[in-house]
Amino acid sequence: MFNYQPLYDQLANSPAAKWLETLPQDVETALQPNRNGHFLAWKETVESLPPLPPSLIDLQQGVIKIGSPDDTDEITRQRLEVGLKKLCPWRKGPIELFGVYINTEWRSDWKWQRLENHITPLKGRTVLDVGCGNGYYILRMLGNGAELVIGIDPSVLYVMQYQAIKQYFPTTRGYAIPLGVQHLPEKLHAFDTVFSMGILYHQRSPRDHLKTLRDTLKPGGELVLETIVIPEDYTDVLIPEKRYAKMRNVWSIPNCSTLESWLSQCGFKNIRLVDVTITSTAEQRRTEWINSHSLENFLDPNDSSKTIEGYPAPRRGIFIANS
Ligand SMILES: Nc1ncnc2c1ncn2[C@@H]1O[C@H](C[S@+](CC[C@H]([NH3+])C(=O)[O-])CC(=O)[O-])[C@@H](O)[C@H]1O
Repeated sequence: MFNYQPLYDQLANSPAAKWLETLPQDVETALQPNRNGHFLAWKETVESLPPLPPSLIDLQQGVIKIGSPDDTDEITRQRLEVGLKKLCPWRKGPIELFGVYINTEWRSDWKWQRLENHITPLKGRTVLDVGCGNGYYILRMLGNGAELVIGIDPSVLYVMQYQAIKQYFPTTRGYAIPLGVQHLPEKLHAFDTVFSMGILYHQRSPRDHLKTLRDTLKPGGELVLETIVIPEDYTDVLIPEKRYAKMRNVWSIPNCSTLESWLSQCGFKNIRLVDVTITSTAEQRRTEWINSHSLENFLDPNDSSKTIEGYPAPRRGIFIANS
């Protein structure tokens, strides 16, 4: 199911060749079935999805569409839907496969809309997406013309979801790899654009994360950083006592000025804050494609401007900067 050989071949002749010293072994370790009790069930699910040739592939609109409803019959479509539902939760989308609309927890297209006019167009660029999830943005990046997109995410389920989509869309230009940011070799200096979206607040040392991103970019390359921020007048950096919006492992949430200083201290130049948007319960919500609570349950039921712990409710900033 996972065939990373074409990627390894491409990397061998690229500035990222050094990554090959560790990458294949790290991937093999991450994909050992006994590392996750669900691994074999997920793998079997992906492999038993009905084989269908898509008559259309649209990676440029908000809803990613692969295959049309006319490419299959009703029974096969139901089989596809049942199989895809076994891979819940589907968090990032929306994605439509042969008429099966995966109504994901997030309207990820809204975030893309907020950033796409601010980034350097991806045509011909080599891109890294740190924390790629199920690869919704990998596909949007390919739709934007990227030459090669490598997504990394330690969640094997999310990487499997990408494989489920990719088996209807064989491409040698987009990969999701089951590894975390900590698996990147030092000072790779190999990517034209690096995205880090929804990751920074999970990092124990946010500045080390920013330095890693800088050192992964080619000199002059572009960082697209999206993360939760707090209002300027709240404090410089919120260190949640226990949880933030019920999330564990949220170490720190800066305000925008603090984050801008961190970027500058870490060697980024030309730093621009291009958007700040409060996350609404229309953008992140429970659907039949996730099996858990969503934003509505993480906010104070009497005051949606606060999290259930009493902190400012999530708002997200997007910074663009150059290495
Ligand atoms: N060490 C790590 N290294 C890389 N990824 C990690 C790590 N730990 C967790 N993740 C992954 O980071 C992702 C965070 S979600 C953002 C997804 C997308 N970027 C988005 O912008 O919607 C948060 C959000 O919903 O904003 C998850 O897929 C984790 O598995």
